[in-house]
Amino acid sequence: MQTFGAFLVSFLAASGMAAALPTEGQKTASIEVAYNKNYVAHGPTALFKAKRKYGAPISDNLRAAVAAKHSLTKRQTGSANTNPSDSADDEYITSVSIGTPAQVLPLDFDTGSSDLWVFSSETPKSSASGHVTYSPSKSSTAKKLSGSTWSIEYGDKSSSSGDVYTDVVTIGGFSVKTQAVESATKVSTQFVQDTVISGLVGLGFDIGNQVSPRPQKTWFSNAASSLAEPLFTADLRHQETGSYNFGFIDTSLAKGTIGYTPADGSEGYWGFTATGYSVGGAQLNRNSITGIADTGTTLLLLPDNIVDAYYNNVESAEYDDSQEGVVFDCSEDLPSFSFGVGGQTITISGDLLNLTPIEEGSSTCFGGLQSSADIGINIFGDVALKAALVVFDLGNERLGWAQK
Ligand SMILES: Cc1noc(C)c1CN(C)Cc1cc2n(n1)CCN(c1cc(N)ncn1)C2
Repeated sequence: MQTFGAFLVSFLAASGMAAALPTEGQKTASIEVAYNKNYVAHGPTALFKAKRKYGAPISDNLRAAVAAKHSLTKRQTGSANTNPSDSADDEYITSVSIGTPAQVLPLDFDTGSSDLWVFSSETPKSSASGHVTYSPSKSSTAKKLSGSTWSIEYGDKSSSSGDVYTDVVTIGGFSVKTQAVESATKVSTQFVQDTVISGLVGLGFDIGNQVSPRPQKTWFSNAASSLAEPLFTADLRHQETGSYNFGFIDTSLAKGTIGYTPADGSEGYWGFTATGYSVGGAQLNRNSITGIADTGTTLLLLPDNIVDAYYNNVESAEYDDSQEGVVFDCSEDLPSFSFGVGGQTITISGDLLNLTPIEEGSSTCFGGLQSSADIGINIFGDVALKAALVVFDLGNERLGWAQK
């Protein structure tokens, strides 16, 4: 007859878990246990299991709460088209429904920030002119989150601020019933002038949310536990319709294999490390680049040494102070730029690296690759993301990249 300790050790050994075997006469043993970090807790389910285990009565309400969760779980997905805002692919516009009846707004999905904010009936009329706005007073499901405010400033010094409502927000057919919708009472000039978007959907990590006194969860964070898989993909395209898919990966959108690498969400961004780079199809070097995957930034922003290594291959390239970036003759055939990630190589073709003429009709063009020196962080923005299908995998805290 085995002692419990011996049984435990043999059970753990059989189940592949480490166990410290007690030596002869020793009366103790210790084991390492790991928690399943992909498990998404559900309170009513835990209560249901405990009551069932000990034979306690289970109310109809509790049964209904558990059924609602588990009957709908693991089947839900969402899919939304996204379109470039202008001929320079400056940003991407996705339609989002807010409130009851639905108010549809064109929003900019931004994996580099974590606030869902909109132009609204509370935005000064002079600022809101030309923008589609959200009116909480016209939504039967809107509730003021009293005492909450928000304020945000982006890398380009644009900013907005205001107060907060909760309402139903539907993206690509998937609804989050009680989403924090941050209503703008103030917006900076960059947003006032950019009438093609009415706000942002932050798809960064919750830690980056700017609501005070209690930070709010992003739409994706609220959706994750009900999605078939806690992930979304970005398929941004040059001058054509792309998509954001939630809860599933449509591998047909990519040519290559998806390579995964750990994502660091500690700063609120989707941080990762590329393992090397090359210009013009040469073999990748082994100079790693740590940066963020940022759908809200137009450009690919990398260290000066890499920017120089690239533009040394572009005859007419020069730094233009007035443009605050590298420009070149639009007639130049630009080399490609490649980076390694998750065991894959992502190659950005030369034409994706020529953003557009610096102004209408000019024969001087602005580079899609620019310096990150004055930012302090490397940013794989839309210019890089357009070359790939990118998987933002919250459940496994990883990023997937596949050549498109
Ligand atoms: C952008 C942009 N580029 O050409 C145009 C036009 C625009 C729109 N622009 C004038 C208005 C604007 C400014 C910002 N956005 N939109 C999007 C959020 N911003 C970010 C996000 C982020 N992750 N990182 C840095 N800033 C700043």
